[in-house]
Amino acid sequence: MATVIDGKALAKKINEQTTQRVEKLQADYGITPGLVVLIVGTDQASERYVRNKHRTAQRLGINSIVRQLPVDISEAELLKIIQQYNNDPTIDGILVQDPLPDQINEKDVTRTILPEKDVDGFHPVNVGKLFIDDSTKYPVSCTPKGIMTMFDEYGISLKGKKAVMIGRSAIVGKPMAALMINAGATVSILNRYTPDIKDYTKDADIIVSATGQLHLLGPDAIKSGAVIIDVGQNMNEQGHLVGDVDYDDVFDKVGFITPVPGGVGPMTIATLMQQSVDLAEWGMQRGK
Ligand SMILES: NC(=O)C1=CN([C@@H]2O[C@H](COP(=O)(O)OP(=O)(O)OC[C@H]3O[C@@H](n4cnc5c(N)ncnc54)[C@H](OP(=O)(O)O)[C@@H]3O)[C@@H](O)[C@H]2O)C=CC1
Ligand SMILES: Nc1nc(=O)c2c([nH]1)NC[C@@H]1CN(c3ccc(C(=O)N[C@@H](CCC(=O)O)C(=O)O)cc3)C=[N+]21
Ligand SMILES: [Mg+2]
Repeated sequence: MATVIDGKALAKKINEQTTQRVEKLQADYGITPGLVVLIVGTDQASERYVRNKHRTAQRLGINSIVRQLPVDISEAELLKIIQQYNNDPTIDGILVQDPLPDQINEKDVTRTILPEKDVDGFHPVNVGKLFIDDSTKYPVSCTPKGIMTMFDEYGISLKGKKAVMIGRSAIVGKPMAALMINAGATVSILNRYTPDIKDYTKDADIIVSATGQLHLLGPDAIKSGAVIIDVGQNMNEQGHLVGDVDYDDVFDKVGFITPVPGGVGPMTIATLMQQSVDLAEWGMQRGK
């Protein structure tokens, strides 16, 4: 029997812990964690995600600021706004929502956000720490970090496991692969040029898929009892939100699986909230 990894329920539990940490910061030190989300343009999916983040932050007692910027804003102008929040002591976390319009180089944005306020964990300093498995505290991309929390909660160990990461983006694929490497898995990282992904997936104990490709994986592509983590957010032929994996078709064959919606998505948001509070606590410990 397959076990459904209930991201929504786990996110609720994490959010309750985060609420208590926010209350304690307020009671003990009079500090409210501050998160600013910058959204450039009016992409519908982005607006929906940002609205979800904002609502959750407010519910948890985090001071959430959303700034929607014009789609034709110059890179220089955007970097100036980021600098203002870098210098604002009431702001602990800065997130610039992906995707960005063509005139803006994402890597310039990533480098401009102070590593100490990099709630997405995208800054080269933080990515470097992740790759060396540094022992100090630093932010990590929220989606992969949330997936590690799921593994932990469901008693899924990575040590000695064959893991396959489908996708190599800076937000999901690469940091997820690094976390699994650090946890002792043997990891293959696939991309669009991988001739036949089935060569890898059919022997995998753990598959994390983050491609945005509908019907990428069916029962023929997976091993019996495998753990399937579906990061994809796709619209199917009926206009419903689904993942990369054909959930119903693989269900009887898998050991564990995350649903879409209700799996990785809610955990991304819960982890973002958790990490906003982490940044506020770490800042205080540094004597900000
Ligand atoms: N649930 C959540 O919290 C989140 C969900 N998402 C969702 O996850 C998906 C991926 O997001 P993101 O990483 O930002 O996307 P990107 O488009 O940046 O990356 C997609 C990756 O998938 C690879 N890929 C595409 N097609 C195939 C294929 N047929 N076989 C193997 N690899 C393939 C691409 O390869 P190549 O590099 O060669 O082009 C690329 O590395 C999207 O659906 C997005 O909406 C994203 C972030 C958070
Ligand atoms: N700088 C940056 N950081 C991000 O973390 C970031 C980003 N840019 N750009 C876009 C992606 C995507 N992402 C999601 C977050 C939550 C859900 C989520 O909550 N999904 C719900 C469904 C939500 C719905 O109703 O559509 C679910 O799967 O259950 C999905 C996707 C964060 N991203
Ligand atoms: Mg993130």
